[in-house]
Amino acid sequence: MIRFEHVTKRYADGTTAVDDLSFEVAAGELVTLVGPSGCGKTTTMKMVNRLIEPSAGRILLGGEDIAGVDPVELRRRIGYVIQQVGLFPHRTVLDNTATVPHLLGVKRAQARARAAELLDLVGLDPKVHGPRYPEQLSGGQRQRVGVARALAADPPVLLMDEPFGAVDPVVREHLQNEFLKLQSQVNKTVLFVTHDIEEAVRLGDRIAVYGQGRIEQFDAPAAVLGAPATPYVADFVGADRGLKRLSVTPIEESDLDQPPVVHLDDSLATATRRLSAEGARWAVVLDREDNLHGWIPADATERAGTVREHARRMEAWLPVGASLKQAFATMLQHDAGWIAVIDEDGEGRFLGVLTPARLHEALRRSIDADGRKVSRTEVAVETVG
Ligand SMILES: Nc1ncnc2c1ncn2[C@@H]1O[C@H](COP(=O)(O)OP(=O)(O)OP(=O)(O)O)[C@@H](O)[C@H]1O
Repeated sequence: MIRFEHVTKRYADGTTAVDDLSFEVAAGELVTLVGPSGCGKTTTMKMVNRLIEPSAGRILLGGEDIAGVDPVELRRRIGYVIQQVGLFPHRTVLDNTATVPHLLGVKRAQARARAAELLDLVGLDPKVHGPRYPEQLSGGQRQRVGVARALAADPPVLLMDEPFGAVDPVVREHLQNEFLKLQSQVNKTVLFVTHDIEEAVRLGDRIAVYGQGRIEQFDAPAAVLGAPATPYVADFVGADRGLKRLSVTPIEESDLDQPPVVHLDDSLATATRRLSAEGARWAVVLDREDNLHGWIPADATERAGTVREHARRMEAWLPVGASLKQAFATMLQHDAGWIAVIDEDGEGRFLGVLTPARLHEALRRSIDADGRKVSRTEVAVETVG
């Protein structure tokens, strides 16, 4: 979909920002460009929408050399999201989002209807946030509007330059997760610039690790973490690769323990029987639809009444598919020995609990799987060579 062929960019003052770069991004693939400040990531990105022209080499988009495409026409095919979102301050959020389709000739009412859909898609309520002005939003919400606006013309390609760089780490992780969910629905071809290796690892189908103007390794996240191609890459991804792996390993259903379960309308006598049958000190409490309600400690079940009267609300839970890192952070934050895990679709159906021991097993599983994957790649390369 996007193909760089021996692309070099030399600025007028002699700086070589990008040096003989060749790589390809497949349709629907999300590639993160990661590297230290000044290594040429932004230059690479801006050559794709012709904000910067290469000094040598060529760039193809869907097989077509972009040097022959009118830049304005080219940019209609490419959504662009940057850190300083650049929303129009005197237009509402809804009108900001509708701007591009409207400029492209879509009727105003239709453009606004589409904008409302897009706001919803990025997790903003069009009724609540649509009529506001950009200054009435949080930084994270403004970034979402930036993403919605870039998607408004439904371009096949998205360029994202540190889009979540200006928000705090918690909001950032939230935006990353939402963006991944969104991408699984819209399937754009994405080039995503970041200087944060964790972000690159979490989001990328593949990662391009930049050295000075060149790509040192272009590979799947597990391979970059598990088998850095050069000492430079090893240094850049850092010594705490095991920790980073936590952020790329999702919680799976098979990682979960099944504690005793009681329902809100059960009597405490029923709860006591169930707890003592399993020798457990607490049980998970579900409602009629088997959705997570909370938990009940064993000592509470010695009283009279129903579970409903003594159940405690759950403070810490996560959807299946969240990263082990989130699970670990949640355990620490709530000083919890376990956390409940629910359905990914957000309905709240209870699936099981994750304990520190099971978290450790999941991490081991991920490391072992990577070991196998990496050695398979090495074998394949040897056969080809
Ligand atoms: N217009 C310009 N004229 C001269 N040199 C430039 C120009 N724009 C960028 N550079 C230089 O080119 C190199 C690559 O810059 P680029 O902005 O692509 O890096 P980057 O990896 O995106 O960095 P950062 O993470 O800091 O944004 C840097 O050395 C930069 O100083």
